[in-house]
Amino acid sequence: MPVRVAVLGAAGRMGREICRAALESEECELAGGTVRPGSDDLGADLGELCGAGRAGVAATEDPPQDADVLIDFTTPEATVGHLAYRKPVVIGTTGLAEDERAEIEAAAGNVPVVLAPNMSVGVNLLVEMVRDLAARLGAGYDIELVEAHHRGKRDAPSGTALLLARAAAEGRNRRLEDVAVYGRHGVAPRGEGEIGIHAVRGGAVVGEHRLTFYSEGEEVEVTHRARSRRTFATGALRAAAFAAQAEPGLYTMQDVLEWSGGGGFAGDSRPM
Ligand SMILES: NC(=O)C1=CN([C@@H]2O[C@H](COP(=O)(O)OP(=O)(O)OC[C@H]3O[C@@H](n4cnc5c(N)ncnc54)[C@H](OP(=O)(O)O)[C@@H]3O)[C@@H](O)[C@H]2O)C=CC1
Ligand SMILES: O=C(O)C1=N[C@H](C(=O)O)C[C@H](O)C1
Repeated sequence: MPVRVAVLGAAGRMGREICRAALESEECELAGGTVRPGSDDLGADLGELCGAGRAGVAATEDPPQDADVLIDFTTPEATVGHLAYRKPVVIGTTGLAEDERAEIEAAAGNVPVVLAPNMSVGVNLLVEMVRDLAARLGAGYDIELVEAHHRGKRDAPSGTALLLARAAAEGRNRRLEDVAVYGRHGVAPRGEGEIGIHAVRGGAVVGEHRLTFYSEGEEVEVTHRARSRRTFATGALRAAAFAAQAEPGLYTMQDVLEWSGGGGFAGDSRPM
């Protein structure tokens, strides 16, 4: 039986991509999708909204009762409000404040919650690599991370930048909060052990992250470029299939990817 998903924020950039992916999926079925209360898109056909042709499923204010899993790519405020639905949920929303994350963690006591700032296979493999590289290269290498996104992105730095930078800090047994420096301006010499994090915004960039380890003699660089939002949408559907069978708890994409096939992933083009 396909997992019945409802997409919260169905009219957004990611919402539309996830609706399209769900309509093409064999493992998931598009049960519904929500738009902001009062939105002009209320009642619109979700298939037409995402450019896939008529689907016979309307955009609503609340998800349908019979949805198995909610997929939420909205805003931090909306995401926290959606916890009241008390349904298994996949959360891709970034820019969460500490108290908002705490509310999500509390909700995960009652339902399965997959929370991941980046649902692509590649980034989630890079997290492990970055932690390992930071540990093995050691403190003699300066770490700088540059991310770039489209002009419409609301939060900076990106959730993925923070995820990768945290992994680098963990590799050195440091807390990101103690070593992160966000941009530099004026007199700003590099402090020992700093992790520099820089955000670029422009045009239609889907998402790029470049983390470099600099020593005096060499540079080691890892880069991820998302070429299409489909890579995140496919990951979100895979996470929904995971959440549909999981016990209550807070999960990451690492949990999802292990469950759905482990390390040798067939890639994000694998049909769902
Ligand atoms: N984890 C991952 O892999 C990825 C995460 N993201 C994150 O996902 C989030 C969304 O990104 P993106 O799609 O580009 O942003 P958009 O602004 O395009 O989409 C967000 C949508 O949420 C809608 N919305 C806001 N409040 C509500 C509500 N209460 N109920 C229903 N819908 C609501 C907005 O409606 P309106 O426009 O009317 O306000 C908008 O359509 C961001 O936090 C982004 O960083 C993005 C890509 C990948
Ligand atoms: O807003 C986006 O577009 C993206 N947001 C996520 C983030 O903040 O890391 C993931 C991806 O980079 C695209």
